[in-house]
Amino acid sequence: MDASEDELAPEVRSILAAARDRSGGKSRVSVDARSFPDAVDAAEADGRVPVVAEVKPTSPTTEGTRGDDPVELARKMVGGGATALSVLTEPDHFGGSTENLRRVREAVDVPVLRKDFVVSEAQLDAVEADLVLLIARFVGDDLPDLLSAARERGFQVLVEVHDRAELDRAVEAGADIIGVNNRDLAKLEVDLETFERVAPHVPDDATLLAESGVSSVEDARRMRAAGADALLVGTAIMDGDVRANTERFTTAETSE
Ligand SMILES: O=C(O)c1ccccc1NCC(=O)[C@H](O)[C@H](O)COP(=O)(O)O
Repeated sequence: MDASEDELAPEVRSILAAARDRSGGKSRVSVDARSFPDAVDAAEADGRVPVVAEVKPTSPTTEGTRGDDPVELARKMVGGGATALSVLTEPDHFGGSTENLRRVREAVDVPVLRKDFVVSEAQLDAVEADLVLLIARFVGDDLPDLLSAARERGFQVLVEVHDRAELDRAVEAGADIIGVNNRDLAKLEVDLETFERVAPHVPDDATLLAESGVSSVEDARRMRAAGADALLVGTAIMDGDVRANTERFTTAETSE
């Protein structure tokens, strides 16, 4: 572990250690991806707030596990107007699986993000998805190579950052779909000001997501006012009536 990893919350160090131990896929995948930027544009044209709704059975900051069939949850999210879905595939801390993602992607026609902590090229081959996540802090100097390796397989890549320095690395590596995560990796606290600080520096032609901590219609409007093209929402959608919760966010700019 390098010195900067000492600053990570114990849960995050545990996630990272498990990620480094995880094997990859057996053979190289080749994906025919559904376009995420096109889906965002279509939602905007339709008057919906573009929302990436997350199938998130549990997490280090959530109590208990939601054991519903992920395909049922996914259908409810799409029914509520979700532009895309995010499916956790991390098994040890988030209750996810590659099988959940495979089944969800087969059942819906919106783009599906693989939400995991990929740290090696072989791990890209674990399952097909329309987008994969690369977390700038976790992949470090490997970001340009992993970005290329993912694109060679047909994936679109969401590069996640937490601050300006990580954003600069993402842009330099050629990222065109960028997420600013409001949850800091040291204390796991969420602060929507994180997005507000970083968003003005994101190039205009990138598709920009606000991730984590969007828990109300007011939060959604705030992130959109700060420049978010799309919102990634997990906990606030998973907690209760999934379809109604999704609809609350997708209609955030047209409801009272
Ligand atoms: O969600 C967690 O508890 C968590 C803890 C440690 C590292 C990452 C974590 N979450 C990953 C995510 O990015 C979120 O699942 C996603 O942005 C949705 O966040 P939210 O809407 O706040 O559930």
